[in-house]
Amino acid sequence: MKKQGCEIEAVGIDYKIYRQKRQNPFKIFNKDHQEVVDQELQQQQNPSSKFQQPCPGAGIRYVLKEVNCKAKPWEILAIVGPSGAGKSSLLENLAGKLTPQSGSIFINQTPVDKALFRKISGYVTQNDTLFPLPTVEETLTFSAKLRLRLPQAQLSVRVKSLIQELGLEHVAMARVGDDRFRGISGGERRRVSIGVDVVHDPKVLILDEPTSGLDSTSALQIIDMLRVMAETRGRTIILSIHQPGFRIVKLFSSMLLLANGSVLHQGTVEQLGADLRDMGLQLPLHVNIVEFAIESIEAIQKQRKGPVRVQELGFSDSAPSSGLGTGKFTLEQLFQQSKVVDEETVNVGIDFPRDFANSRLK
Ligand SMILES: Nc1ncnc2c1ncn2[C@@H]1O[C@H](COP(=O)(O)OP(=O)(O)OP(=O)(O)O)[C@@H](O)[C@H]1O
Repeated sequence: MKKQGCEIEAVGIDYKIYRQKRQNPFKIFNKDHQEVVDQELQQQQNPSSKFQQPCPGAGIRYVLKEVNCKAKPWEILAIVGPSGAGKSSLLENLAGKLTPQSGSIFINQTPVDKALFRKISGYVTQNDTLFPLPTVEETLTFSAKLRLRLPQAQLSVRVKSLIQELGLEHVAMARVGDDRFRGISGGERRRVSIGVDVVHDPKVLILDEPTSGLDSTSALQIIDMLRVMAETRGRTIILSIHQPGFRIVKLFSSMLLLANGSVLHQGTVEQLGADLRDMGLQLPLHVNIVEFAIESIEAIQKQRKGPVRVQELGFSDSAPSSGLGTGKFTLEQLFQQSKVVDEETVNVGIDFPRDFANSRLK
């Protein structure tokens, strides 16, 4: 019988940031500078006056909007989407490093206890933060000493088995290195970073862009290693990835497609392809469906000159409203928009990217 793992479920996660008033960096050269200083002083002395004069650039921005997702044990959930979609923010919310303003996170159907969750989870950041001079074995032993209260003999058994699990036996005695001091390869260094955070054998492993900066073969090896970790130890693995290659996509159990903080799809890659086809989109043969979806979103955003308009993707500079402003923005609506963009382009002659996968301009 399979041992019980951790099912993580996020329901209705909203994460907002508060933008501050943008200051003019050259205001000291402005002849009205004194006037501005006087106004600020007046506002400080009488804070209620702030509400009468709202700052033009200030407001709320929804980084995540009504996000629902589920990650199961023994599986890898990949969070994909264009740059700025909110992938890292979602991982940080799931890991308890950020607190959502609304929504809930459940572990095995029970509201999350952050302190307990920290003990049973590992969080691997995007950038490796390893010391360059210790060897791989020394680095993992150091982490094991910090996280596990075990006698020396058991510690070294744990480190040896971890080195084997990470496929690092051949470099166990090599120095880690960094940009200035040549050590192990980038892919091996990433494995060490993962090892540092799985030394305590967490049930849940959250990784922010574990393949960034790696060549496609090293990236594939890392994801394959994570798949083995999920399948052999019943771990729940949640990772973000910017543009996964075709072979990598096949290793994911399910995928969450994010765009501008809203979920466009959660399910298998095959389901994403089927959904796109159901919408009447003709997918080119042998296309990487995830790349196709991400490139399409990026093309729409580019065409719309920066992030898709706030009303369209459910972002709001104020409190959420109904309709499109509620964050319910489906892939269908998104691709509907792509068709509108095409037609506008033909009519007005704006330079629309011809390499956009669904472009009729080809
Ligand atoms: N604390 C913050 N201050 C200002 N902006 C923020 C903050 N946190 C998130 N954002 C903005 O929210 C959006 C989502 O950020 P996030 O880092 O989660 O995106 P991402 O999908 O991980 O991007 P990338 O793939 O480029 O790492 C971005 O536009 C980012 O600038």
